Amino acid sequence: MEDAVSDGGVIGVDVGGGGGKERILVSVRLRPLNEKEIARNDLCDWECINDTSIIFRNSLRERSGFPIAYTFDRVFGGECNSKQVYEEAAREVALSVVSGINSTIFAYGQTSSGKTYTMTGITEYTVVDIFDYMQAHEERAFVLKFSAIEIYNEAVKDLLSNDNTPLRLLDDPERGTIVEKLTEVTLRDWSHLKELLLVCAAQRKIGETLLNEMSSRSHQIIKLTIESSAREFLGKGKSSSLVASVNFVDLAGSERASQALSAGSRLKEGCHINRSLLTLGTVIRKLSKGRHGHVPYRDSKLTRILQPSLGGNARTAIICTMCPARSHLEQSRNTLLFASCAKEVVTNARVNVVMSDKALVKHLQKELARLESELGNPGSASGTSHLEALLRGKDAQIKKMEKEIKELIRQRDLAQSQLKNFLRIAVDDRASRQWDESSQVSTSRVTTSEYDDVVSVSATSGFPYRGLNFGFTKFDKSMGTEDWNELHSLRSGKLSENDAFSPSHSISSSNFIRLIPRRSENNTHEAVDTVEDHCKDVQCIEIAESSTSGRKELGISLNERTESQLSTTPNQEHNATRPLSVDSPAITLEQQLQNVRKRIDDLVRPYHDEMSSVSSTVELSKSQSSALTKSRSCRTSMNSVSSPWFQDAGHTDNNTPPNSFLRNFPGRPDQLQRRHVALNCDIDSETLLGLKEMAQVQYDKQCGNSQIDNGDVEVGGMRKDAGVHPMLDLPESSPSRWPAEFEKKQQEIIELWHECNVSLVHRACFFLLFRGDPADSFYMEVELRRLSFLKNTSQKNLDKTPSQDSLHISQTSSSRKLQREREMLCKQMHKRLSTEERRELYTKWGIALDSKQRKLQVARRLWTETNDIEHVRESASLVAKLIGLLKPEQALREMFGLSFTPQLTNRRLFGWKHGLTSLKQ
Ligand SMILES: Nc1ncnc2c1ncn2[C@@H]1O[C@H](COP(=O)(O)OP(=O)(O)OP(=O)(O)O)[C@@H](O)[C@H]1O
Repeated sequence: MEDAVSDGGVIGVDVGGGGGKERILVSVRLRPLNEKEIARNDLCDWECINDTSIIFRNSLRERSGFPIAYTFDRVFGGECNSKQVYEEAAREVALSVVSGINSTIFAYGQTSSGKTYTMTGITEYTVVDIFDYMQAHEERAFVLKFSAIEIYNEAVKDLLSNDNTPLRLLDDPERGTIVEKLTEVTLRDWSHLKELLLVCAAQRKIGETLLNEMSSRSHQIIKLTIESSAREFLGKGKSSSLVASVNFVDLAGSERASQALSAGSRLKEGCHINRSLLTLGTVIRKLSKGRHGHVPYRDSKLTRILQPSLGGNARTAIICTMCPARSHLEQSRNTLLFASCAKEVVTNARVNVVMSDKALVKHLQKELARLESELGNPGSASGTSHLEALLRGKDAQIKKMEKEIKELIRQRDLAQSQLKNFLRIAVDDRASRQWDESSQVSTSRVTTSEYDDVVSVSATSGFPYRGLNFGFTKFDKSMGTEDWNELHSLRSGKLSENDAFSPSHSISSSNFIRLIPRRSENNTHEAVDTVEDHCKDVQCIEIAESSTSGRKELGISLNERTESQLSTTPNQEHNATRPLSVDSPAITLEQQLQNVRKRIDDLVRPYHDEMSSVSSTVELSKSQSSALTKSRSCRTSMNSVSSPWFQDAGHTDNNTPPNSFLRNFPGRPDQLQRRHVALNCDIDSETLLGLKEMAQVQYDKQCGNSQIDNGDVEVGGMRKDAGVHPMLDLPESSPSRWPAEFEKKQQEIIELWHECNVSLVHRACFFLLFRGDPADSFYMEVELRRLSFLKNTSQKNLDKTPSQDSLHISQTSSSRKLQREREMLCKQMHKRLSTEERRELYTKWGIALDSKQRKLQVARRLWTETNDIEHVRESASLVAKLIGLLKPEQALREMFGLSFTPQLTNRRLFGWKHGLTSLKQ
């Protein structure tokens, strides 16, 4: 039956009795091993056992936790050619277009799995069939139009135009998302098509990666639109025609930066590719669950353009391409996971009929009459009563929501008034102290007239802090008009040119900025205020007197929790910005940390004993350490590539894990703190920024808002490499999926350890401690993110200029450290293993008993085969034995985690808005 009129002159007509609802046709194509894979003896892990099933054949399968067999509409082994794939997996869907039904054929899969190879064949075979159909139906007149776009780094480009300007997407209320100013060419014949395909291939962004010499770096969508109408009615004003499009989508391949060894622009492309595929995965996953809630089509250009093909008015076939090699196991599983979800997605294709105005009017009149009769006839008014019930339900819902809104408003007002009262009390109290202290300073200033005025301001934002005006009123008494004007300009963030501003914007902690105006000698007053009267992120403004310059600084703490700590300390050192939150909950927290550290000390002491010789050369004195805590150079050094803390224990450089992890890390041994100056430093701005970005990404994801600003390319793009796969959305993981997730995460962590040159001792402790208990998920996630962050930071640093690079720890230095650790473990073998045990070890590890440096050979092999879980397990046990960690389960889990106790203080101090909260979840 005909459906409602949708597009002005175009109406959608339901296909058959089933209303055109059908599942996406999903097939899998396994390509043969390529030459490179054969050369490195890569094994083929997958086999198509019949036309619809593919199985995973591997000795590890019992432990994998993943399904072994997968079933799809069709599976194709390496021996199948593209023609066969076209005929069985795409033909029927693609040719719907000649009957007025939109269709889309996708190729999805990891890089180098054969998407372009497959789609090239399918596009050509489809067009051949379309031409055949046109020839066989001479009674109809056909118009065939061709257009092609690529989506490269989230910009849409016309592949038939030399103009590189990105095309805009427009939201047409009738036609949906359309690409503005897209070239559309009317196809003449087969050779014309070949010509156009060549133009597209030449224009498309291709780049070389380790996995594919001709890797497509963009998503390509070729669109053929076919309009047909009966010749006999042509020009008679009453014809109706069919119009539909078929899209051939060759997606860029998902890739792991580590596997594709991409860097620079390749890496940036990879990030964009992964990001849009992530959105595609999310859309498919949500649709597979039955269209509940928000489907984030608009989060990427790809999904926006393809919205009709993803659960809309189109028939869709997806061909998932796979590399059979063991080295691509992870990616292949992800592809199969995507394919499994896609199987569940239902589309609703309709025949698109374009009607002449006359026919359209007739159709509408008919439809109107039908509706009127339905409304007017009580007998057939089942629909009406249904509508009434629906209306009643909605009314009740509205009333309920109104009530809820009222209650929420009441609660908000109450909270606001409580906050106001609290602030007023705090400000009154503080202001009176400030007045006392400031008066003293002011008096001394007036009498001596030898100090420059110094004003400390915080350039952060927050809520208005009315109480500060109180302080001003006091100062007013001794201020002249000029002073007042100057103060006023300070308050509004403007500073007059006459203010010889010292360029020393000292940046302390995260957001604190102190601006120091030097005023003329004859000025006898002080002006103190904060810019914009904001207090949320203001941490401390101190009163200090520099012994060298004879300058006195005056400041006010606006931290509402810390007013009791306010004091005038005229002799305080100029640089020593003094955090005032001494009585914060951090004290009790610190005590808890001490206890935990003690336990960890006991556990790692044997290791420290061994390592002390290595590390003694680098031990820093406490004074150095504390000086660096405040110095800018220290903070700069903290921008260095991070390495895990256990590795830090034995090494010299200022390698620093993401600092917030360490700052919050409750179980860090004292020795480690002392040895590693960076651990004591305040969080550096770059790391903070990175963490904020990570937290923001996570927060956005949890809010269902995965739209990421283009500026966040690396972070957003790196999410995939940070272990969050499109199809594995962490917050939704269920206990039943945990074993599989655990294995996956464990494998990712093992790989990242390897890539980041993480300490073997750290790896061993972690591996032996977290063995798949559901409670481990938190630690696994933290470790995964931390490592991904390290890796990304290290990658970012590689892209930097040499001068910047010198501030960071190079890959070489971290691998040198690892080398030293191996040497240390080698020495331990002599002490900890008997001759017999050593002999057994050599035999087990395939080391000839008469070869030289056997112990070193073993040490060098430890943790090298990241894909072999047995090897990993043996490495972990051996390392644990060598460092005397006989009962790893006694190690504290907290050693590897974050302290996520809600800490309002932290949020305020570092200006985190909601990121931290989201990370806690
Ligand atoms: N089924 C197959 N049989 C033989 N060779 C194949 C097959 N599939 C792919 N290949 C070859 O593998 C290589 C990579 O294929 P292709 O470029 O199509 O991969 P891709 O998935 O499009 O990669 P990317 O995402 O990086 O663009 C090509 O040289 C191609 O000829």
